[in-house]
Amino acid sequence: MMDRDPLLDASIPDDVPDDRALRPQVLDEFIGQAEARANLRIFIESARRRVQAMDHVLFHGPPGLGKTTLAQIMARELGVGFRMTSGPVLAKAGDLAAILTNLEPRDVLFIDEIHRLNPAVEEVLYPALEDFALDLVIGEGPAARTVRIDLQPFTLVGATTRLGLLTTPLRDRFGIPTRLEFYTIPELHQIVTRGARLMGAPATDDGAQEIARRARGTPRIAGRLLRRVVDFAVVEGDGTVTSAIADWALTRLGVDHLGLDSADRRYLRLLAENYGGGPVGVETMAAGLSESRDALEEVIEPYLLQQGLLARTPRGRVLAQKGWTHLGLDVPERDDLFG
Ligand SMILES: Nc1ncnc2c1ncn2[C@@H]1O[C@H](COP(=O)(O)OP(=O)(O)OP(=O)(O)O)[C@@H](O)[C@H]1O
Ligand SMILES: [Mg+2]
Repeated sequence: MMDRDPLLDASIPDDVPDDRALRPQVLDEFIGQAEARANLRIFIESARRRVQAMDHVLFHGPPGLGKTTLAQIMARELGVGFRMTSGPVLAKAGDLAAILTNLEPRDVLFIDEIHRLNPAVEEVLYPALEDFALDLVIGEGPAARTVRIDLQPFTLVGATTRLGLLTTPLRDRFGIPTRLEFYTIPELHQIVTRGARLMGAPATDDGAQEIARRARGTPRIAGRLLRRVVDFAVVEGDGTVTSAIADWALTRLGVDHLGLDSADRRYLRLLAENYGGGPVGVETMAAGLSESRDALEEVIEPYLLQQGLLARTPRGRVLAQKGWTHLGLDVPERDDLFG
């Protein structure tokens, strides 16, 4: 495995009290994702006025952007109960059936990593989503028969980092598919400022900016970097998150000005130094870095692409001009590279 810095790996959840304290509780506190938020507000309000279960929602996008947070907010704003589980946890059809039969009317059921549902469990979900019903098979062999049980109407909120791995029938059953995007630096700035205030270590404008710039468009990483910077500010400074403290702490932790860590730089350098900037197939990159293709495509590449350091072409990955510059290398004179 690549020695990926856990500090910058948004796919590792944080389970610390500070993290729970920073989690926005209502839609108004949730920063960013303006379009998704505006739409959800309307769908929630409509479901409330009609006293009906809101339509099923699918959140997809890179890890750490707020899928779980939004699902919890939805339940709170709808004024209903919240049940949470995940694809890999639901091993047998009966596990899901047990949860479904215990839901109260209009509850939100959150299934994280829904692309990892076992097919037998997924089968149970189809009639549940469409007709709020459970088809149970009673008995075995020729004597087996199906009994349909009615369920309370409920809202499924599915979350996935891998939309492409969802089966089409499952995907089609979500009335509200919602893509979450990387956050802008001004949005992350607001998130850091709010977080610092909640942690009792106020951030200056520049201090928040320094962390926001290095948070890879991801609130989970912003929160994590903030916690580390606050440690340094409390012990080495006067408890204020300034840009000097933030820069010093983050540089010490190996996080550069764009938020890249050693694994990202290794990726860019391999592309530049061994392959002249590409194009290189993703399998070749994976082999060169002793990493799985999935890890590259899910964790490393999305941010490099979003930052314009890397480009994806039909012939493979290409190091963009900004990638060369970031490595401190001259852009080679090749017209086939960017043309
Ligand atoms: N808009 C936001 N404003 C402030 N903090 C946020 C926001 N969105 C997410 N966070 C914080 O970021 C962290 C990650 O959020 P969350 O757990 O909801 O991400 P996720 O998308 O469910 O990630 P994963 O895909 O890994 O499950 C949490 O600590 C949460 O408090
Ligand atoms: Mg989550």
